Amino acid sequence: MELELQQFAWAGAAISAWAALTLGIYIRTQFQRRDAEPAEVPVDDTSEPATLVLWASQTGFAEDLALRTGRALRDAGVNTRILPLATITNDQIVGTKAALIIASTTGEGDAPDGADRFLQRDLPALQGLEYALLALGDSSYVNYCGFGHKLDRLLRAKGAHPLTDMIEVDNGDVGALHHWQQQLWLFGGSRAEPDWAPPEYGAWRLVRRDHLNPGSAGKPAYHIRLEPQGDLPNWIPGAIAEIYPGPAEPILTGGEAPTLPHREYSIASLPGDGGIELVIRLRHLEDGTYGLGSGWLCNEAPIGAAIGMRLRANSGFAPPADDVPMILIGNGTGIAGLRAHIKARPAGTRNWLIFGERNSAHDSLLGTEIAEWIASGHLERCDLVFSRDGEGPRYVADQIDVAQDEILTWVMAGGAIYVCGSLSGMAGDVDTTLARILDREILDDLVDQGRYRRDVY
Ligand SMILES: Cc1cc2nc3c(=O)[nH]c(=O)nc-3n(C[C@H](O)[C@H](O)[C@H](O)COP(=O)(O)O)c2cc1C
Repeated sequence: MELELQQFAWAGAAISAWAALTLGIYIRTQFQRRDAEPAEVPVDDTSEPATLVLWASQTGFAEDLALRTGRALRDAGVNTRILPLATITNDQIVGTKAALIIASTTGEGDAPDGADRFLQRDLPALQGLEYALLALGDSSYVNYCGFGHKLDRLLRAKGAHPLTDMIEVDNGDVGALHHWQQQLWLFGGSRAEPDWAPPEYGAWRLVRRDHLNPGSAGKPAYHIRLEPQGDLPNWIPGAIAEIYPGPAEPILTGGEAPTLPHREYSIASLPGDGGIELVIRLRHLEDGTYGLGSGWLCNEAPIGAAIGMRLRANSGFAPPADDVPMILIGNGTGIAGLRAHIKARPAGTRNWLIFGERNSAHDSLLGTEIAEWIASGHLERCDLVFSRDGEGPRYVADQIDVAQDEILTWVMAGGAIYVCGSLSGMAGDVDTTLARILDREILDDLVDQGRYRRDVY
C-alpha cells in the first residue's frame, strides 16, 4: 500500500526564547537529579580503593568487554566499579586505584555518542592515575581506533600514567583481546581465567526473503526471516544479530573454526514473532561483487539454508520506559531497528515515526505495516519523507526542521529520540538539525540521560 506524506500541523512561529529557556532548565534539572544517582553501586563494600572500568561504546561491544573485564577483576577479589566514560565525574575518580578504559571509535574517527564530553571535562583527579586502554576499531577505516588514540593523548597530557601500551582491537580480533585479558593481572586480576572467546554461532535457518522495493531506483532491500533450529533465545529491541556470512554447516556441525569475519544487523523483530527478522540492502562493491554479509543473505544463501548467527545486546539502543514519548527517526534499512521498538511499545504509548526513503511508489519499506500502525493509533504521528517525490521536505532532517515546535513539545514532555539508519547523509544531518533546534548542550544532556540514542551505520 502506498502512503502519502502525512500532513503535519505546525505552529508557524519560530521557537520562542521562552520555550528554549524552559526546555534548558527542565532538562538540566532532570539531568542533575539523574546524575546524583550512582550509575552503579560497587558489589563489594570494602575500604580498598576501587579500580574503575570505564567504557565508551556505540553498539555495545566495548560495554560488553567492560563487563567481562569487571567480572574478571571482581572474581579475583578486586573492588571494581564499572561506569560509562561519558558521565564520569572528578569525584568518581578521586581516591581510585587505577582505570581500565575500553573505548570504540565510530563515524569517521569519532567518539561514541556522549563520550567526547569526557575530553572537555575538567578532571584534575586524572593526574597520577594509572590506566590501561583498550581501543576497539576496524582497520578498514582511515581513522583506525581514532577515539582511542585521542583518549590516550589526553590522558597522558593530564598526567595519567599508562601502565601498558594501548591495545588496538581490529574488528574484534581474538588475539588482541587475549593480550588485554593477560594484562589484567597488573590490576589484580587472576592469570588463571580461561581465554575469552566470542560466543559461538547458533544454528538458524533462512525461511523467507521478501524483496521490499521492486522497481526502485536504489539497490534492492530485503525483509529476511530466520528461525532457530533449537530454542528461541530472548532479546530486547536494540539487539544486534551477528551473522556468519557464508555456508554455516562446517562451523555449526563440523566443528570448524569460523574463517570469515561476522557482519552485524539491527534486529527488526521481537521474540514473540518466533524468529529473527532483518531488513538488509544488497551492497554492490566497485569491483562488481556484492558485500560479504548482504551478498550472502540477500543473494547467495538459498531459502532453507543453515545460517550461523549469534545475538548481542545493545544497551546503547535499549528501549525507554513505556511512559516516555518516543520519537523514532530513520531512513532506509534503519526501519529495522525502529520496527523492533515500535512493535514492543504497548497500546496507549506515544510514538512518532519520522522515516525517509526515495520514492513513495517503490520505496515504502514495510509501508503496509506502517499504515496499520497509523490506523490503530500505535503511531500517534507519522511523517514519511520521500526525497524524490518532488513535494514537501526532502529528507528527514528537513522534516525535523519543519516540525521543530512539536519536537520541542515532545522533548519537554520527557520524550526520547531514537535514530536508526545511515550515518552519512542522515544521522549527521539529523544531529545538526536537532542541535540547532534544541541547543547542543541540551542534546548532550539528552545523550547522558539516555534520551537521545542512535544505532547508525
Ligand atoms: C558506523 C561505524 C563507524 C565506524 N568508524 C570507525 C572508525 O572511524 N575507525 C575505527 O577504527 N573503527 C570504526 N568503526 C568500527 C568500530 O569501532 C568497531 O566495530 C567496534 O568494535 C565497535 O565497538 P562498540 O560496539 O563498543 O561501539 C566503526 C563502526 C561503525 C558501525
